[in-house]
Amino acid sequence: MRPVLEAAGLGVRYRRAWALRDCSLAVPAGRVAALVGPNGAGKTTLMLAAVGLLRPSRGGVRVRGEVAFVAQDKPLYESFTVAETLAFGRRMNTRWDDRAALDRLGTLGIPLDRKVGRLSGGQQAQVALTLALARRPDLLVLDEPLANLDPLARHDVMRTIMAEVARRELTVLLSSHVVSDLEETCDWLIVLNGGRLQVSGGIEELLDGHVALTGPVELAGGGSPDGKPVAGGLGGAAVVSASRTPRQVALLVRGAPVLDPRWRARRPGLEELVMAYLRSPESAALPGLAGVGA
Ligand SMILES: Nc1ncnc2c1ncn2[C@@H]1O[C@H](COP(=O)(O)OP(=O)(O)OP(=O)(O)O)[C@@H](O)[C@H]1O
Repeated sequence: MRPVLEAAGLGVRYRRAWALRDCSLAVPAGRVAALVGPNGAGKTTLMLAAVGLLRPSRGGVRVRGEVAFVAQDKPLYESFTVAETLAFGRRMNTRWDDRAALDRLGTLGIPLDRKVGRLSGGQQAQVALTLALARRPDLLVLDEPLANLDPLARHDVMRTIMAEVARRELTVLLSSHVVSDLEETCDWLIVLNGGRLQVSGGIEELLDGHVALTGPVELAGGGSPDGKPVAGGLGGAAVVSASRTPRQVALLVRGAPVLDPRWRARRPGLEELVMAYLRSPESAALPGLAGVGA
């Protein structure tokens, strides 16, 4: 499927420091992509470059179609009522879908005559999201849409996104620190770490392509110079991360290892996969982009 978002060799530098380096990725149409990484990883920088608010220092990024962006601080006019906020959006946008916006706010029980500043954090997040969706974008970019929301509000925001994705073809890129919030909704994963792209791919394919192993410590061998064990019987599969106790070793490996029967193998969870890559900044899994990463 044609990518809606595509970056090639993208690099962004603020004064002397690189916030993003050599980032090449493609998100296919209709995907809901989770952008994860620790503080300062470059997530906001990638989003700002994608929506055209930051000029790349190197390479490029392109979006096919219309893009709507909700920034981290949900910029809404607090002294406007919800109705006035909608009217403003209607005047500013030619593709505006007023009916869908009113339906959504009605379903959520958000009063149109209430000043935005008097709404709860969750309701304000929903208004910001509703305004972005009313513009009928092809790509919706959300910078930490779930930050500061309670679990119920987080669930409601994700449900709103899913309902829109089910209604029409929409590609979503959303950043979050809480991987467990993304598991049900997202089907594409992008991991950034220290300004570098570590992972970009379909979540199911990524989980199918990795194995979590535990086994007796003697299977791990002596250890390589970078601290990872040189694991026995793995048939060339790459060790993404490793941890050991005096008796046991636990590995996350990429590829299909030929196993020594003493290993216990299982499919990893999403959070486990993300954590393994974040712990090993030198590892990369970028399927479909030949020549990039490991
Ligand atoms: N306007 C700026 N001027 C200088 N440096 C900046 C600027 N904005 C961001 N940076 C730096 O660029 C790097 C990436 O920042 P960015 O905000 O993209 O990370 P992030 O992954 O979104 O982080 P967080 O999860 O904390 O929001 C950080 O080291 C940050 O300090």
